[in-house]
Formats: sequence, C-alpha cells, structure tokens
Amino acid sequence: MPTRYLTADEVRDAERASGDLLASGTLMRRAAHGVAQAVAAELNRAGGCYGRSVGVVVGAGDNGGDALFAAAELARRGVAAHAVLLAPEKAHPAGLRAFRAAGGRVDDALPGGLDAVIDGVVGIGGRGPLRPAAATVFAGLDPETVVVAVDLPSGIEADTGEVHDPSVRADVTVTFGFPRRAHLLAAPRCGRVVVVDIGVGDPLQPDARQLISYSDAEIDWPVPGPADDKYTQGVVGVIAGSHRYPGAAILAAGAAVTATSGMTRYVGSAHAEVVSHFPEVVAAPDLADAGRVQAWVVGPGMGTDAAATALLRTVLDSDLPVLVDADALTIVSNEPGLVAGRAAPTLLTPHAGEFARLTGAEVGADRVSAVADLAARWGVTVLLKGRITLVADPSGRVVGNDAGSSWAATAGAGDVLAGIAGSLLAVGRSPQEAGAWAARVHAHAALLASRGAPIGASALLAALRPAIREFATGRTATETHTPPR
Ligand SMILES: NC(=O)C1=CN([C@@H]2O[C@H](COP(=O)(O)OP(=O)(O)OC[C@H]3O[C@@H](n4cnc5c(N)ncnc54)[C@H](O)[C@@H]3O)[C@@H](O)[C@H]2O)[C@@H](O)CC1
Ligand SMILES: [K+]
Repeated sequence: MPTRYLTADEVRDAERASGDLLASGTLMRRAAHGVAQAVAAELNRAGGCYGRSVGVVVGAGDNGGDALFAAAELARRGVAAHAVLLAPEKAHPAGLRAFRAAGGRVDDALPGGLDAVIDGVVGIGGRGPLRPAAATVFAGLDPETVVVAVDLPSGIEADTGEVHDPSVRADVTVTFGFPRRAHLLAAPRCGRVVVVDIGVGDPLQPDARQLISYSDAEIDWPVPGPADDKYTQGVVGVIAGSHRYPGAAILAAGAAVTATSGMTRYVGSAHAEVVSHFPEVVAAPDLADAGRVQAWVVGPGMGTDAAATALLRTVLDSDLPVLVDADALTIVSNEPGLVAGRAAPTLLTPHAGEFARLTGAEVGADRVSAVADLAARWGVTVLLKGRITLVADPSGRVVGNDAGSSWAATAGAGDVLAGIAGSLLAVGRSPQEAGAWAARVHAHAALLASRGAPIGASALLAALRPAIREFATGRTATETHTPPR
C-alpha cells in the first residue's frame, strides 16, 4: 500500500473518532511514550540513558504536553531532564506535573552540553515561524545535540510543508498514527520520521484529495516476459533538440533507450547526432516518416517557432499518450486549449518557472494544491519538478517523491526524466505512475552517480541502468532516502 500523508484536519478527525482514548489522555500517553522511546534509541547509540542529559522546549499546546510526558519518562530512566517553558501559564498542566514529579527541572534557558533536545514547541496546531524565544533556544544548541521533533519540526507548516524562517531542523521526527503532509513535503527538515501507533483509526475519506508516496517495492518496473518482442514493450517517439542543439535530443532519446527494452524512435533535425550516440534509435527528420509509436515525448530543446507549434499540435491531435515538456510547455502556456480536456493520457512536466507560465501565477507555498488544481482544471496529469516531485492526476490525487538529494538539479536532467517517463507511457503505465516512477529512478540514478560529488546529465544517464536494475530486481539500497541534510 502506498503511504498516505494526512492534513492536520484529517489527523484531528481521526483522533476525535477515537473518542475516549483522546478524552482520557491515553493518546497523549502513547504518543509521549513513542517520543521517549525514540530519544532513548538515540541515547543508546552512545552510552545509554542513565546519566545523560536532555532538554525539552515546551509550547502552549498538546505538542508541549507530549514533550513533557516524554521527558518525564526519560527522567525516570535516569536522564537529567531540563525544560524551557515558552508560555509557562499555558504549559500542559498534567504533563508539567509528571515532569516535575519525575525530577525534571524547569529553567529559563537550556544548559550547554545536552545530548538531545525535544522540540515540543508546536505540532499540527502551529502557524508561522518559530517565535523569538523558541528561536533563541534552538540557535543556542551545540551542533552535536540531537534534535527530536514531536509530531513536526516547529516552524514547518503541517499541510503544505512550508519551511518558515526560523524553524527547527530535526534529526528525528516522531509522529502518531499516520504521517502528515509536511513529513513528505518538507522531508529534508524532518530527518528520520518515526510513525508510532497510538491506536487511532484510518480517517480515509474517499473523496478527499490525497497525497501519497510509493515504497521502492511498489515500483513495478516493466520487465520483458517470454512472449514479448520489441513492439510489445512499447515504442516511444521522442521529439526534441535540433541539429544546432542536439544535447536535449541525445539525453531524452538515450534515457528512453535505457529505461525499457521497448523501441525508441526520434523525430527532428538532430537525427544524425542521436543515431551516432544511440544506433538502436530509429530516427527520421520528419513526423511523416516517423513510423508508429505508442507514446510521444515532445518538447526538450525543440524551440517555440511556428514549425514547433505545428508539430506539437499534430502530436496532441493524435489519440496517443503524450508527455509535454520544456519548449512544448511554453507553447502550451500561450495556447492551453492544445492540452486542456485532451481525451488521451497527457503528462505535463513543468519546473516551477514553467508552471508559473502555464498558470499565470507562482506555485506558492502550497505546492500540492497548486499542482492538483491545474491537473483538475485541464483534465491532465501534471508533474511538478523539485526536490520533492509532485505528480497530480485529474482526480486531484497527488503522488510525491523525495529525491533524497538535490544532485539532479543540473542542466539536461529534465531531458533524461522526460525520456524515462515517456517510455513508461509507451509500455502502458498511467501518466501518474509513469511520472512518479520516472522521478524515483531518476533520483536514485543521481545518488548512484554522485556519491557526494556534482554530476552532469550525462553521468546521470549513465547511472540510470544500475538504478533501474535495483528497482527491477527489488534490491534498492536503503540509502535512497536517508541523507536529509
Ligand atoms: N489531538 C490529539 O488527540 C493528540 C494530539 N497530540 C499532540 O497534540 C498536538 C496538537 O496540539 P494542539 O492542538 O494543542 O496544538 P499545538 O500544540 O501544535 O500548538 C498550538 C498552540 O501553539 C500556539 N502557536 C501556534 N503557532 C505558534 C508558533 N509559531 N509559535 C508559538 N506558538 C504557536 C497556539 O496559539 C496554540 O496555543 C499534535 O501535534 C500532537 O503533538 C498527541 O498528544 C496525540 C493525541
Ligand atoms: K514540534
């Protein structure tokens, strides 16, 4: 099952539906126990709990209550616990009593040399950046102090993942029942996310717009079977680049060749350059001579002149799946009717600047709503590029993918992505799966190619086969999503 990321309202609904568990404080005790376990696990990495010291930063709501109960539990295990109350008169009364009873100390500031700090400033009730008192506490921490956020790193918006300044950067985030949207949308600020079962039920509302992500095991990469031949695995047509600027053509066609064992055709003036790099591509200068395909990739480096527009129009007039990228998106910005309401599967793959051109407005802080709105309005699938790639289908369901690093933010990487996603469209994957899976292997290829050093798109393309091999054989390295900083 894909992982689903809830809004704050969905979380509150689920907690309310648990009835007595919420009213009796059971949910909070369970949540606090999960936080204490996570902090103890961090302390146990070096030396255990006894005699160690932990700080807790406590806000005005239940998030602070979780943190106080967690710190009380740690104090009972022999940890020296220090709390700063940001709003002393509003600190969770029962939590504060438990904390004091366990020997925890309330101070005006945290002492130096703490092993860990619990961020209980705000959770799903938080709005806006850290306020000055909290910001001062976090700014004063030793760099080696492990920060464990309760529910969310404070200063990160729960539903949009907007990272306010200042806000907390967590090494570990402990959340309850189900991950929140911010855990995906602001993944680099959350560190390792631990989901603790506190006994709340699934609040799924079938009509609600959902944000989900796929696990590595859910990426079912096309593998040829005994009855397959070169045609049954999908023929993708790439329209990209030009004789003067062949790079986009070579990268997109090369990615299409690499992504599946189906056939790749190319149409455009860079046909000789493409074939010299990839002799297996069947290339032609004109669409009329192209031959049949099962999906088109159109746009990277193709230009925006009248000839390009006419070519795009012809391709979009077909009943084939089409991936629209780069220059083709610029053309569509001026003429949305080219794609809006198109009956065949259509995948637009804008970066933030192209997205703003398409809609006439910046993406803004709420990327999920922005991409889902455009997909619904035009009846197409939209893949919004970024460290967290979002792929919205016309129903408003959004699949997110955290790239795990930003090494793929390099010229030509988008051409590679287009080639991968296009060949998945040609095999018959839905535009949303094609986009989301392409983003995942693309990100993994970037990690494999980089290993900590900058890469160009050629290196990314060269790492695509080893990356796909890991998904196709079900042996992805667990490091895919670990380096958050
Ligand atoms: N509702 C429940 O059943 C459960 C809630 N739990 C915890 O409760 C949290 C939600 O608690 P609350 O609804 O009390 O909300 P929070 O504790 O997240 O924050 C609300 C309080 O913080 C203030 N505030 C908002 N933005 C702020 C900012 N930027 N700086 C400083 N203060 C700010 C608000 O005025 C309000 O007083 C969850 O995130 C979770 O940690 C858990 O105990 C599990 C059970
Ligand atoms: K928090």
